[in-house]
Amino acid sequence: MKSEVRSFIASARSIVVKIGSSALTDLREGLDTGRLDQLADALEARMRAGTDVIVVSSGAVSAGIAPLGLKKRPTDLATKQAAASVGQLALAHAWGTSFARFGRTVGQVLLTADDISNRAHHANAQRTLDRLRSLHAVAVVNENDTVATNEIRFGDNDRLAALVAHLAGADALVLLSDVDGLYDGDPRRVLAGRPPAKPVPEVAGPEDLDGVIAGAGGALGTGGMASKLAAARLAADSGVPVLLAAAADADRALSDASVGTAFAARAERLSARKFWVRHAAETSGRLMLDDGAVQAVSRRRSLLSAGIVATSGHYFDGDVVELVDKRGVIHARGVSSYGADDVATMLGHSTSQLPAELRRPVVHADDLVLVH
Ligand SMILES: Nc1ncnc2c1ncn2[C@@H]1O[C@H](COP(=O)(O)OP(=O)(O)O)[C@@H](O)[C@H]1O
Ligand SMILES: N[C@@H](CCC(=O)OP(=O)(O)O)C(=O)O
Repeated sequence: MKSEVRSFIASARSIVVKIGSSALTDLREGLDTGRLDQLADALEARMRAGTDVIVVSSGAVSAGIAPLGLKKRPTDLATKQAAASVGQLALAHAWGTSFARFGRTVGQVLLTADDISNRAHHANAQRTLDRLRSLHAVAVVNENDTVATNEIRFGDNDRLAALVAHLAGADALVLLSDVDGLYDGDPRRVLAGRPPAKPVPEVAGPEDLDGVIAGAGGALGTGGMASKLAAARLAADSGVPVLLAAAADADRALSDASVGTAFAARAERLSARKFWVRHAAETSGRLMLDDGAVQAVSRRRSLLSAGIVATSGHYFDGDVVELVDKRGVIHARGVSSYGADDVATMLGHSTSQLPAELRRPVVHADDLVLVH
């Protein structure tokens, strides 16, 4: 019998599907358009069944390797960016050509980490994805590799896909790779004296990951299984179930979700705003709380100025700050209702001692998420 999580993913109204470089490209041949067509077939079938689909497609860097006459995936930033600029063009063109077989239009959406962490950019990206969907076009998302430097990268497209799933309010995330699911060790590396790696069909919680060794990826992938696991947990811990499967099994993964590893959602879904506060926003300041305020915040109460003993950093109203105890341990993140200059004048004051314009909670309970 199919598990609840697989049934949920199979019938989800909106999904994000991430496809890894290793599934789309070959070191010598470049882009594998046959595989890409097979994926577009499965994606189109799911869309025709009534599901909204956003594609996160890796492969720009690896699709640029062969045309530039390089022998292996570059490691230095400049060559990676040059390869991505060549490869992204080929990648977008290939997706466009493939979906054109069904009369389906493709929109390319290239994002930087700042587009997710900055509230205004975040809203712009959200609006574009939304409108593409309402126009029945399929968004093909990738990191904007030519401008992303090491310091400001998402890190890998598995994480980008988990963030996009939340940004777009998707019900489920599907990660398609060259491996047919999670194993308790890298199935490609058979170690002497150790039994072959065993598949892990379902992950209900962290206990199912005990003893699992998530290793590096292949010659074309970036983050390997470790980044897939981190992204799956990021999504599942904030309410979005995940299916990790082989791109070669895309038709089954996208029709009945009967293949690969399914990760159950472990919590109520965080609102898009709380998800942003918790995972996406950059913090620009810190508020140090007394013990009573730490307790109140832990019980998800609004933070009042009376419980704040110090403020640091330069932040404005609407920016995200960390809430720390006197030892500097972070307990929560939240949106500050005031800028740093105002908060500095409010420290330790009870609401009744403050002028009327400073009497709102410094962080409202609705804008506060606990950090475990
Ligand atoms: N525990 C594991 N289970 C499954 N695959 C693993 C594991 N540890 C490492 N891997 C490797 O991770 C690879 C997938 O990662 P990667 O090459 O980055 O893919 P992609 O390009 O799809 O992002 C697989 O080919 C596999 O060899
Ligand atoms: N943005 C990069 C992909 C980075 C990445 O995470 O790749 P992968 O591990 O194959 O999903 C590219 O298009 O080459």
